Amino acid sequence: MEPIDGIMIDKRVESVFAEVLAEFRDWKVKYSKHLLRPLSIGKRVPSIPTSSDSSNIDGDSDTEQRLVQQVTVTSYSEDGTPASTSTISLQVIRAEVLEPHEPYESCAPISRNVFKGDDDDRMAFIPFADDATFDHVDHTLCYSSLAWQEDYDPDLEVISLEAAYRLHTVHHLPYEDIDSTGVLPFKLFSSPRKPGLFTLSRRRDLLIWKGTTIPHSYEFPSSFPSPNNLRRRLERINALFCPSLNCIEPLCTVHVEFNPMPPPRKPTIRLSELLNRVERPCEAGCFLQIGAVDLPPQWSEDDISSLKTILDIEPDMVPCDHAELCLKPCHEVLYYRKLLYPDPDELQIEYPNEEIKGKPSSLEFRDLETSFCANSQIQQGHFKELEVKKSKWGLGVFLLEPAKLGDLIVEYVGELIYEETFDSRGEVAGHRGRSYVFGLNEALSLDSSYMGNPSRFVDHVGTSSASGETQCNCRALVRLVNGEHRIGIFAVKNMEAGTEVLIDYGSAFFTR
Ligand SMILES: C[S@@+](CC[C@H](N)C(=O)[O-])C[C@H]1O[C@@H](n2cnc3c(N)ncnc32)[C@H](O)[C@@H]1O
Repeated sequence: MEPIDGIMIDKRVESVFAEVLAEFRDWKVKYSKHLLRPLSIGKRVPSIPTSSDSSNIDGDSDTEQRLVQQVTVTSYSEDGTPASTSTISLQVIRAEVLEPHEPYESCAPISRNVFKGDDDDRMAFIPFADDATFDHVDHTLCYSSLAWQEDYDPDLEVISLEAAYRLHTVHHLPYEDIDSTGVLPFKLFSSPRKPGLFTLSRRRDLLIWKGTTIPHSYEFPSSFPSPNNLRRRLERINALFCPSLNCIEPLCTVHVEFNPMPPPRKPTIRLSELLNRVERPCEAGCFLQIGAVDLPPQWSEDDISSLKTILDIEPDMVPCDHAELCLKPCHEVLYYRKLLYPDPDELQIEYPNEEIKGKPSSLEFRDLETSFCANSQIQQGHFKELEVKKSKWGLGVFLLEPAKLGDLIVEYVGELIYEETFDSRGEVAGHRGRSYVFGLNEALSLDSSYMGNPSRFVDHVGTSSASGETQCNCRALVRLVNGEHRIGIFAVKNMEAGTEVLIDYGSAFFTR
């Protein structure tokens, strides 16, 4: 690290951070006192009289009697003392007594399963906090800590930003150098998996405090990599795509593994052989015409790094093609290619095709479990028109169009969770009396408590005690779709529009 004014960069970052921290704390104490003072003197809210204070019945219509109440409004001055008082008339409307809605759980709407794995190990809040019949202690044991007792202090975000700004504008330190000291409590620049403070500051409003010197219109540098840095740009774009070969969705919610850059490939064709493949010059000044150059062409570090990135991805291209990607003459590309692979004909060349000799040339896919038709119905998302409305058991799902035996009614979507989270959420679901979890496979369950579609309201019907036959008109079936387990709710009989969709939850559901 380069010394600046005799002080190492990290010492400078530490001292500016400490300076801003002290200023912020000083401001916060005064600001908090300023806010609290009026509260300790008097209430700021208008005083609303009770109905017994009603002063006037206005209007003489038989059908509509309007109750008018006089309300006293007090205004307070900055120091909290009453400044003025006035009286206004408010009309009181007597609302009809409303029927309470059936208890139900709301959720975020999703059209595809979302991988959750496990809930945060920190308990975010105490469910049923005022309900003595819920076993809070037992539920708390599902977590390792309590979120509200952790040290995270959002004030440190504005303090870090201010310190970074001062270090950059007053002390002339590049933001990259400030970030690499690791002294500030937050990273300024984003990494592929975690947004940095600069990005966060653009996404939401941070606290405005008196000591800030950051102009309102100031923009911190973007976390987007420089257009000259090909590798970082590719890494960023690559991370958007799902690593599952069956999945074509960018920003896929199901396969949340990070998509790393492919490992660098080694050349499989000798350079002399590659050069022999070029039959005619690609342009005036092609290496075929002017031969090898001895003096290094004037390339920046970014130019060389871009060629290295391209060679890592596709080393078996002729220099004329690489030249098009690098926007450089091919004889210059050839110079740096030789520099990057010093003795190309002596390289230990890998021949991947020989390595897999004896293995089958293509993978064989066999879906032993399911019919093509059922899977493709889920894949194509052809669902029935549905309506969620009051049913015998809270809310239920009703068909708005007829359905035939075998039709896919809807896909059951939700969060994909592991067993531990199934248990902790199960306690809450059991207590509220509404559960939305389906077992999907040995590892995962599908919970639509917090995210789902109308399928989460499908109710249960068991077997008739008279006939011993199931009364359900649909079945929930796990299907393997493109290597992924998904749940479809399928009709097991023909149904008219208006029919409630009913499945059999299974004998274990109501005994859990
Ligand atoms: C997947 S939710 C179905 C939607 C639910 N009716 C609602 O209003 O949210 C499952 C919950 O519905 C209720 N439920 C569904 N069918 C039922 C039945 N046949 N008997 C009793 N409760 C039922 C239970 O509370 C169950 O935990």
